[in-house]
Amino acid sequence: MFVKICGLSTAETVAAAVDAGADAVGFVLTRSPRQVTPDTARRLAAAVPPHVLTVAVVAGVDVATVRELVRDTGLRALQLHGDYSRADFAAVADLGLTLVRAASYQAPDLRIGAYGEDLLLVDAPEPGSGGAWDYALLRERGLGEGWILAGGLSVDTVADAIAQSGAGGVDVSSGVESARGVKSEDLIREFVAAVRKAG
Ligand SMILES: O=C(O)c1ccccc1N[C@@H]1O[C@H](COP(=O)(O)O)[C@@H](O)[C@H]1O
Repeated sequence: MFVKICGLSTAETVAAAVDAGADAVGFVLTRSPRQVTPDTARRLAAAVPPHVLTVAVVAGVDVATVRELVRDTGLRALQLHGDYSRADFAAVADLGLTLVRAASYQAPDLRIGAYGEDLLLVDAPEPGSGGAWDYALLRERGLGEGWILAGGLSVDTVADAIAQSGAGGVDVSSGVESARGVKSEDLIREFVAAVRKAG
C-alpha cells in the first residue's frame, strides 16, 4: 500500500515520514497553510533517499507558473489539483516527472491515465481541507488498485477507508497535524504504522 505524507515544511517532519516508511512526501508550492518556497522544497527534498518519491503539489496556477515553480527543485513528481486540462498535462509531460492528477471524487473522467497522468489521486472537493467523504463510493467504479485515496484521512479512519474504498494508496495532510499547517512527527509515525497494519 502506497502512502504519501503531504504538506511537509520542516526537516524534522520530512525525516519522520521517511523513517516511518512513507513511500512519498509532498511539498505544497502554491497558496496554502503548508506552502513552502521552491528553494525550501529543494533543500528538504535533497535529504530524502531515492526510494521515497518527492512530490511538488500545486493548485490554481497556470502551466507556465507550474513549470517555473518546479524548475530547480529536483522534485520527482508533480501533483496537479484543480481545473487542469488534458492539454495542460501534455504541456508538462516534457518535464519528465511522475504526473499525479488530483481530482474530486465528484469529477467526471475518473479513470487512471485519462489525462496522461501516471497516478490518479481522488480527493474531497476542497484539497487540504481535511474534509472526509464517503470512501465507499468509488468501489463500484472499477478504478482498480492504481488510485490513491485522499481527503480527511487520519490515524483513526485510514484502515476503514482502505477497506471501504479498495484504493491502492493513501495520501494525508491535515490528519497528521497538531494544528492547521503544523505537522506532528508522532502522528506521521502513527499514520504510516496504521496503513502498514491495514495491509
Ligand atoms: O495540503 C494543502 O494545503 C493543499 C493545498 C493545495 C492543494 C493540495 C493540498 N493538499 C492535498 O490535499 C489532499 C488531502 O488533504 P487532507 O488530508 O484532507 O488535508 C492531499 O492530497 C494533499 O496532497
